[in-house]
Amino acid sequence: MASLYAEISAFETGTLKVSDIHTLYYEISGNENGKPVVFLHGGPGGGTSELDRRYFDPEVYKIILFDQRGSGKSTPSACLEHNTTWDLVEDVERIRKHLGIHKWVVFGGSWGSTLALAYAETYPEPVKALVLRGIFTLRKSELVFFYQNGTSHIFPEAWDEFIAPIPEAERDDMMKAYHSQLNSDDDAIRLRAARAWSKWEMSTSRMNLDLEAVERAAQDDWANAFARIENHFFFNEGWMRDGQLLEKQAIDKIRHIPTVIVQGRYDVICPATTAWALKKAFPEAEFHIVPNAGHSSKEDGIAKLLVEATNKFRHL
Ligand SMILES: CNCC(=O)c1nnc(C(C)(C)C)o1
Repeated sequence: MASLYAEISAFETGTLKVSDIHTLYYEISGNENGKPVVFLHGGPGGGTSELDRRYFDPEVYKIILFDQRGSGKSTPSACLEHNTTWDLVEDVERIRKHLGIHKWVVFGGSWGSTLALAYAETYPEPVKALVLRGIFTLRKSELVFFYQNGTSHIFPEAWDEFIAPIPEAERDDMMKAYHSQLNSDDDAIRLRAARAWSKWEMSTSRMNLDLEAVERAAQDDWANAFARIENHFFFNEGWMRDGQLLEKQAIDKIRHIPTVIVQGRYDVICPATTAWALKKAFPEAEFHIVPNAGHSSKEDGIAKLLVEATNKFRHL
């Protein structure tokens, strides 16, 4: 990832209580008086990392990262109550207002692109630009491809590990079967399912296996939050109509916003079909398919185009 900016530390961290249950962790790095940008992490449930600061020129941008409900350092960890797409959309606005930001660039990949679209379509006014990677809109077809019959044909050996915790009689509905185990009162059942769910995604996120990501999937606390929150959102279909984020009435609210879409050709978690559907609905958006990349923002070709996109918007 030669394209990324150097490692930097946050100059401010804080917490924001957003409901009776949830308190969010946030951090700010880069230029204190710079152009605000908010980073929306994936999963949902994935949380942020120090690497996420490095897609932005720290001389130019005031870089805001926050961990969404139940994710990362936000508390309570892995909590599913009051945790929906629309709660998170409101949280993005809560963070913006709490930090006294008028307008900002919004950057999100995978689930982060889902949340970025839902946020911008709900609150277009504060959004100066959108940088979207590995487009995911939580349509049924997208979930079936990754969790039932699609990626399984490309990564058959990892798929066998993914289905291993699920009794054969329940494998015709993997989302439902995992929902049962990820909400089990039996810690052993829940954590085995969380590790298997997380390893499935981390084993398929790059063209070449990302061993760091796979090891992360084995960390119980991270895997528990990532798996439980992802499955919770997907089992409930994001509390959206199928295809809602791509509807004309929704896209028309954001077509004036400068937008860059970056998509890996061989992304098997969020296949290019959704990025292409977004481009066809939103022709003004700049659109890049990276020929030798999968899903991860860490893929060289994807990281390079993401940094070019944030530099493109540095003058806004
Ligand atoms: C649809 N879920 C994929 C997603 O949002 C995602 N993929 N990788 C991540 C992390 C980098 C946060 C682990 O999130």
